[in-house]
Parts: sequence; C-alpha cells; structure tokens
Amino acid sequence: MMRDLAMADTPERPGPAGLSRKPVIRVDIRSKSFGAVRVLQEIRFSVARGETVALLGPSGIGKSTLLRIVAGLDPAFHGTVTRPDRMAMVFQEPTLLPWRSVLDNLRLIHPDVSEDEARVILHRVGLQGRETAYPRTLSLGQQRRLALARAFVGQPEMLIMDEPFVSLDADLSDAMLSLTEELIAETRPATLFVTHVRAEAERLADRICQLRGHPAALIA
Ligand SMILES: Nc1ncnc2c1ncn2[C@@H]1O[C@H](COP(=O)(O)OP(=O)(O)OP(=O)(O)O)[C@@H](O)[C@H]1O
Repeated sequence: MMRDLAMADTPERPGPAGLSRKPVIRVDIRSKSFGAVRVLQEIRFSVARGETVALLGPSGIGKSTLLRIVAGLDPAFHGTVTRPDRMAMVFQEPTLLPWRSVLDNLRLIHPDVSEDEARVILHRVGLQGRETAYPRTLSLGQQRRLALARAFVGQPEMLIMDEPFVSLDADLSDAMLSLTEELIAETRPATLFVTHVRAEAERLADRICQLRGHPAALIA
C-alpha cells in the first residue's frame, strides 16, 4: 500500500471503512531560514487521519526542522500549517522526567487520564509491574515503550515521530516497530515520522516523502 510521492496532497476520499479521509495536517511552507541560510523551500503536503507518511533525507537536510514546524514548536517560517488540537510527539530520546515514576510520567502530561487508563496503556506496551519504577531503572527499550505509551494514551489525532527506533538492536527495533504499527492501527492518528532507514519507512508508511537539495524541497 506504500507509494512515494511528490508534493503530495491527500485528497478527501473514503477511507478503508468508508470513513472520511479529510486531511488533518496541511503543510504549506514557502521558506524557512536560520539567519541568512535558507534551509527549506516550497514544501506542500497533507496527511489524513489514519494515514502514515515517512520523511526520508540525508543528514542535515532539514527533516527535524520540518517536523518542528509541523508540530508548532518553531513558528519562525513563511507559510501556514494546519494541525489538530490533540497531538503527540515521540523523539529519538525518550525525554522522560527522571525524578517521576513511570505512572507519573504518563499522568503529568495527561492529567485527564485516570490511573486505570494509564495502567491499561502501560500493560499494552509491556510495562505492567513497572508502574512505580523510575526511568533510570528502565532499559532503553522500556523507556521507548513508556514514550510510546505517553504518546498514545491521549488518543492523538496527529502523531509526530523523529527517528523513534534509532540506536536499538535489530530485534528490539523490530519489536518496537510492531508495537508502533499496532498502536497506530488502533488509534489512527495522522502520522508523520522521520527515519534514516528506508525499510522502516516502507514497513510503517502509506507514503514516503524525501527531502533533497539546498534549500530542501520535497520530492519523490
Ligand atoms: N537552531 C538552529 N540554528 C541554526 N541552524 C540550524 C538550527 N537548527 C538546525 N539548523 C541547521 O539547519 C539544517 C537542517 O537541520 P536539521 O536538524 O533539520 O536536519 P536533519 O535532516 O534533521 O538532520 P539529521 O538527520 O542529522 O538529524 C542544518 O544545516 C542545521 O545545521
């Protein structure tokens, strides 16, 4: 089902269950510069609910810059981005609060989530029994599982991931990919993720975008 795209726009079309595939992320970036250096130019694409788009490109091309703009973390660009209210991000580093328990790491970000709901998602990612543990006592794989639980417990309409499987060995990377695939299928956010690994992109994504050139543009 995966295909490459150039300047892709998600048309409003029926989804697999006849549900509306109205885009929930619309990106129209005319330019992004750091000082005098223009990093991004003319980037237009959209992502529908339930759709996963992978972003590939060489190191330093501007992938993280693009993700930060889409997430609303960097407002200093020319253009427009439309995004839904409920969004979640997963970074290369799990970015956990070291002095808070596993359960608190979930509930501080999502105060409306009940303890029972938090326990259910922790069980779902394989962290049952570790609710009162502190992040430093978790393996890197477990920390990544907690970061995934934290992202999905809020039922995000939009999910942004920046190389979420980097620095894991092959088996762990495979397990995390499977878990992420399942959570995306259950929650169906509009997902945009960066990876250096084309096989990861082909496994997880419906569409693949590539950034190329200086300043970078989106191409097939
Ligand atoms: N805050 C900043 N100030 C100045 N230049 C920056 C800043 N952030 C990024 N850049 C520059 O913008 C360009 C794009 O960086 P970015 O981190 O987006 O690339 P990337 O494709 O994500 O790289 P990588 O794959 O190595 O993570 C690089 O030349 C980088 O040096």
